[in-house]
Amino acid sequence: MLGKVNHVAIAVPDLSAAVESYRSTLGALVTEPQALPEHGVTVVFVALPNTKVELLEPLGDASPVSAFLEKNPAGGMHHICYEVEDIIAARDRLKDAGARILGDGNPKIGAHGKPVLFLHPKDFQGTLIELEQV
Ligand SMILES: C[C@H](C(=O)O)C(=O)SCCNC(=O)CCNC(=O)[C@H](O)C(C)(C)COP(=O)(O)OP(=O)(O)OC[C@H]1O[C@@H](n2cnc3c(N)ncnc32)[C@H](O)[C@@H]1OP(=O)(O)O
Ligand SMILES: [Co+2]
Repeated sequence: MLGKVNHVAIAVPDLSAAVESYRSTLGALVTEPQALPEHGVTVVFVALPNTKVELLEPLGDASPVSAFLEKNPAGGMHHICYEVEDIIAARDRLKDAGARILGDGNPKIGAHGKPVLFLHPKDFQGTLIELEQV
């Protein structure tokens, strides 16, 4: 069911500082900030030869990242995104297996303009999983 790692996400308290660190200190190519109000985050992507790293900071009052940053004030690894070919088939299989699909259970459009879903970290080794249909 799982395809490639699409991205690994790091929640950060200050996106500009994180971008500067990745650009200047790590010498990476970083995209321009993209506000995603429907997800409650502003994101950039660090382009790597084999995958991407998503840096995200909270946007708005009800951001899903706010509680995480309260517990991890310096930032930290937030989720891993795996590619799937058919997100509805993947969701239904996971639901049947008893995994919790976050939100209303329906895919939203993610940062790449494609459908995404999130799975509860307590169901998967303490790691928040995002699925993206490619
Ligand atoms: C769009 C873009 C894209 O790529 O396209 C994105 O990625 S958007 C990325 C942002 N969007 C999302 O994250 C959406 C999905 N996330 C969520 O629905 C929520 O953040 C959530 C349900 C994972 C956690 O919600 P919450 O923080 O209110 O809940 P709690 O604080 O009660 O957390 C419940 C338990 O899960 C743990 N927990 C919370 N967040 C994480 C995480 N990221 N990784 C691992 N564990 C986590 C908490 O420590 C706690 O454990 P304990 O009880 O042991 O202390
Ligand atoms: Co993501």
